[in-house]
Amino acid sequence: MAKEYDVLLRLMLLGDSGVGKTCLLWRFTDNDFHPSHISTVGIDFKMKTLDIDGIKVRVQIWDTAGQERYQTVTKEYYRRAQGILLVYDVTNEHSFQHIVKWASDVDESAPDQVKRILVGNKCDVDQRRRVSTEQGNKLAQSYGMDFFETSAFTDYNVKEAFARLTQLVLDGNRKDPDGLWVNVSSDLSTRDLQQDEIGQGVAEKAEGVCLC
Ligand SMILES: Nc1nc2c(ncn2[C@@H]2O[C@H](COP(=O)(O)OP(=O)(O)OP(=O)(O)O)[C@@H](O)[C@H]2O)c(=O)[nH]1
Repeated sequence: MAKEYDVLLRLMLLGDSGVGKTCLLWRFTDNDFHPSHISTVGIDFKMKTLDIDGIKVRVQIWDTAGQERYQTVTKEYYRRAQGILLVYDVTNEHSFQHIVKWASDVDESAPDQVKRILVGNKCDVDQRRRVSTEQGNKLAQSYGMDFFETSAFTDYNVKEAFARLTQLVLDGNRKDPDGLWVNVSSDLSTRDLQQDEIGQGVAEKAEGVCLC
C-alpha cells in the first residue's frame, strides 16, 4: 500500500472556554466555521496532512475543553503533545491573562521539548477588541514563543499558525533524533489511529450557549 504520510505529529489546542479552539480546528481541517458555541466535553481530535519541505506530515490535533471541570482529564493528554497552541480571545482580557496559567500547566505536565505558540483569536472583531497586538507580542516574547493573531471566522492566519507550529516540531526533532519524532509505518491507517485513540477515551460535544 502506498505510504500516506512520512511522520505523525500530535498538536494540542489549549485556552479558556469560548476563545475559539474548536473553530480554529474546523477552519484548518475542514475550511468550515460554526457560529454557535458547542462546548467541547473533555477532548476531541481531527487530522490533517501537510506537506512541509517535501515531508508528508500527518498532524493529529487535539481540541481540549476550556472549562475548568475537564482539566484533570485533559491534563492527562499534555504529556503526549509535541506542539501546543495557547489560544486567547482578543475580545476577552481574562482569557489573555489566563494564558499565564495555561503556560504554567504546560510546564508542569507536557514534555520539556514541547513547542508552543501563542494565538490571539477573533481578530476580525475590531470594535470589541480588549487585547492589543502589542500586548500579545510582548507576552509571546516573554515566553520566547511565536505569536499569531488569527480569525477562524475570516480564515486569517489559521493555516499559518498550525503550519508554523508543525514546522517548529519538525525542526526540533531534526536537531534531536531522540526526541518525540513519531515514525509511522505505511500500513497504519487513520482509522487504526482513530480507533486507538478512541479506545483511550475521546469525548463528545455538548450543545452550549452561543457567544457570538
Ligand atoms: N467573530 C469570531 N467568532 C469566533 C471566532 N472563533 C470562534 N468564534 C466564536 O466563538 C464561540 C466559541 O468558539 P469555540 O470554537 O466553540 O470555542 P472553544 O474555545 O472551542 O470553547 P470550549 O470548547 O468551551 O473550550 C463560537 O460562538 C464561535 O462561533 C473568530 O475567529 N471570530
